[in-house]
Amino acid sequence: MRVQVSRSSYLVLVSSSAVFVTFRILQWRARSRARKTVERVKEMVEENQPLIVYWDLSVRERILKAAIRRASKWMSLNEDPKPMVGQVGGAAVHKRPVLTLNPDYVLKPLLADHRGIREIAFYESLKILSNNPTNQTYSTFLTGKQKEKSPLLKQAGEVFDTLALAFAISIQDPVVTESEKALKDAWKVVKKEVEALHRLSKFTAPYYGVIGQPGVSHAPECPFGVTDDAHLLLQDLTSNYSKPCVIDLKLGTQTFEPDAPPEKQERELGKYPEQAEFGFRIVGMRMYDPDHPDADEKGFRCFKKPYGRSLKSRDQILDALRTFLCAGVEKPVIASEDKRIAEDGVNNFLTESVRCKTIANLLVQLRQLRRWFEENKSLRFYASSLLLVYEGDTSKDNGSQDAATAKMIDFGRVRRELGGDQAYRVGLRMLNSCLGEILDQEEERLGKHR
Ligand SMILES: Nc1ncnc2c1ncn2[C@@H]1O[C@H](COP(=O)(O)OP(=O)(O)OP(=O)(O)O)[C@@H](O)[C@H]1O
Ligand SMILES: O=P(O)(O)O[C@@H]1[C@H](O)[C@H](O)[C@@H](OP(=O)(O)O)[C@H](OP(=O)(O)O)[C@H]1O
Repeated sequence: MRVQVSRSSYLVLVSSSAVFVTFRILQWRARSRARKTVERVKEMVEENQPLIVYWDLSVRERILKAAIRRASKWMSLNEDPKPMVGQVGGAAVHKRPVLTLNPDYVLKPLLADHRGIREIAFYESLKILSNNPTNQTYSTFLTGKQKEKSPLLKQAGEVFDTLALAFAISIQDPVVTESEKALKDAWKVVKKEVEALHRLSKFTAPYYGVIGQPGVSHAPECPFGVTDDAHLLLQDLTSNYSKPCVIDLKLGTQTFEPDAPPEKQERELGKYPEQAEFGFRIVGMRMYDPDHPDADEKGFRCFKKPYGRSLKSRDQILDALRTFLCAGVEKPVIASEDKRIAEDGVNNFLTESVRCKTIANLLVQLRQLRRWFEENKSLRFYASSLLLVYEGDTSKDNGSQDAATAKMIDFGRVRRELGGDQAYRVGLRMLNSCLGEILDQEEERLGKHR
């Protein structure tokens, strides 16, 4: 009898120990799985990091291959691209110019360093999300993994982990419950970025992939797989214009990344210290002004980098923008076959009214871009440019003479920063106030003509 009791208590002891140990194992497994999952999602959109982990070979190869495939699907270089005639900014115009290709493409030379692969990744992310703006698409883009990634349970592919998590959730294990909540929050951050990138396409040039290099390079001089022959294939933002007037503005109060080496920081700060106050600098501009003594044989005036860096006050910037818009310039009325123009100075009147609409058009687009930047809470654009284009040919009378475009270009240094890009916003505000002021002055002058 005594033996029987002790055997049954022994059995009870053993089975309860087994239950306890199983419970502990399941709990441990569920907790560690839950924590890892949260970490993985958070890592995908980690602050103070570039958009992709380009130092991961598999990530950059996947993205570069996708970009090459994208361009090669429908484009082969049957004709020779030509150096762009109206390029206003860019690293080394004389060495590696931006090229153009019929009917309306530009080929932007990519850098073989991290900036090349980062710019490709940026455009790829916009493209991929423009078709399918979901967390799943973005997560596959960033990590290469295809699994469904929503609640914890769905993420646990293996039977044991699923069991462990189901068990932990059913007993409301505090650590797993907390992780479940953290995971939801992490996915919300991803969702915000997805939405921001999705909406940003509207403010960038259409992108068609990478052209010029047949595949990923493994040569030592191409540490990120991108060669010197690689070019981004983009839509030429000037192609719809008969006399495109273009200004390249480098936006933001700082043009180097926080982890830039001290020499780079010094070089950038020295280029244009006023950038910190104004939030942009004029990199270059080119406008159609055929009557001007400095106009080239095509009727354009061009201003290069030193000009932008010489502008030390708001008034000087205002003047530069006026010059760009050929605004506020009292031109002599040139005798013309057109009586309307020759007799009473209506030529000026026409030009000014056209410019007012152009400026108003630009202001509308800038307002939309400003709204995007107000909502953006995670992306920062170092050393990126805003390209403004308007029609310099005022002879047309079909509305196209008022056309204007404002698009962002140059994305080799996009990264995540908490709070978004306040520095870009400083530049947009300044630009907005300058253009607003020029418009007011022009309208006032126009009123006097009436
Ligand atoms: N999509 C486009 N459509 C028309 N022109 C473009 C386009 N992209 C670039 N350009 C022209 O090329 C110039 C240089 O472009 P971008 O700023 O991208 O080059 P970059 O070499 O990366 O410049 P940075 O030296 O500032 O890094 C612009 O100022 C503009 O004149
Ligand atoms: O914008 P990023 O990505 O920093 O790249 C820089 C950009 O191409 C600048 O146009 C160029 O300076 P300049 O226009 O003054 O020639 C600079 O050269 P630098 O770093 O050697 O000054 C580049 O590194």
